[in-house]
Amino acid sequence: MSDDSTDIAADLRARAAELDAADGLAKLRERFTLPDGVVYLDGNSLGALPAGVADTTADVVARQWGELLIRSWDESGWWTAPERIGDKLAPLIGAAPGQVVVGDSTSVNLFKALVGAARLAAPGRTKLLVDAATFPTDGYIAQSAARMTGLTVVPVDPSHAAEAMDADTAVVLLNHVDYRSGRLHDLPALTAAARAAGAITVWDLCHSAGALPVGLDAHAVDLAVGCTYKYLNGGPGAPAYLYIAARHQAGFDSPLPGWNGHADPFAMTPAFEAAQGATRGRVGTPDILSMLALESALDAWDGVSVEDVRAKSLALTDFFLECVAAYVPQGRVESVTPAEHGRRGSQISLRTENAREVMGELIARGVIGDFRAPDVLRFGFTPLYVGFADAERAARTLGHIFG
Ligand SMILES: Cc1ncc(COP(=O)(O)O)c(C=O)c1O
Ligand SMILES: Nc1ccccc1C(=O)C[C@H](N)C(=O)O
Repeated sequence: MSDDSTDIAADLRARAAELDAADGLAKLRERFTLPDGVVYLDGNSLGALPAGVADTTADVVARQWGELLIRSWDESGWWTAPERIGDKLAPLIGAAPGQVVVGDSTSVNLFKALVGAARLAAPGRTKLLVDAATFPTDGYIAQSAARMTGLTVVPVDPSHAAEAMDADTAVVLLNHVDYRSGRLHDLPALTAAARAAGAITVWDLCHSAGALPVGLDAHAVDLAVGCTYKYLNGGPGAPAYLYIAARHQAGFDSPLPGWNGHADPFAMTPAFEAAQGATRGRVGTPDILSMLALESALDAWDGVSVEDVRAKSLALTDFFLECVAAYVPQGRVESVTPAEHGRRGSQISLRTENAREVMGELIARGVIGDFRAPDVLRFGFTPLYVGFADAERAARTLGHIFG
């Protein structure tokens, strides 16, 4: 290294140390179990392990299942877990109690939400608008839901979605944050535009819940889904959730009316009668082991405000971009994540040549992010357990790879 670059590195490391020392959320890292020596920037794919989950899971298996057996459905609160945990995560997405039910995968909840939305929409409307850059599962499920309900999928760039909404639009499916670019879409404005056009909105919150304020109730979103294994740290394959705004619950007609969504499941009647509230979004028997692991994982949020998390997330991503500019030779990477705070989620995506190999090299050097085809290095910043020194080390390591 030249003297100049040594000075730059010393300066950035000192700045990182100052920022970490002043960070009111830094202590939260103790709520997680992370391996030493690793910079983990992939919490937007699989969140880290919260400290209490291993013990809770052991208790659920050994005592609740092993000893209490079938009694646990009542005595250990298994039966009501989907609603209880829905209410526990609801504040993180700006939802009042009674509107969020946990269970199934995001894909399955998308299916329920989209067909449910089509059935709520005013008759005669023909279009299902879908984010053209969406994570693939949303597009696949939307195609199938459209075929089943007689709608036609119209792909739209979310920045122009409002202009595409008209009197033929039945349903609008958008991502709050784009998984590849990290672009944050304007949920308040797009929801308002859909409402003005008389359409029903379905938001995919996978990349925003737990990273930034969502405000589902405040912005009068109709339906939303999301996963819990990214910023909510629920664990691999943790159950997803479905939000059904209170005003739509009576009219929500699930395309998967399983016995768990019945008004009186144990009456075992031949005819389906939907339960009241978000419970009608349930399908079959909940995955209790994963679900109770998620419940324990959400304790990591005790006393934490999403607004503070957002402020730190923006500071982290700003600092990472500054470090990348300082360490990586000009022209080798290009950020595809908007610089503007109002349009940025909690990740930085850098386009580069040979991105797959570059990410492999970063991981080999202890900096874990991920690669998204065709040419994106993705770095997720999870403010509960990532600090400024992590951002500096990640950028410096990237610089060494190109250096
Ligand atoms: C935006 C988005 N939607 C949906 C999913 C996945 O859905 P599922 O939980 O069904 O795998 C992901 C990531 O896996 C995602 O990023
Ligand atoms: N569920 C997974 C299982 C295995 C590997 C990745 C995922 C992801 O969640 C990917 C994520 N949705 C993404 O934005 O790329």
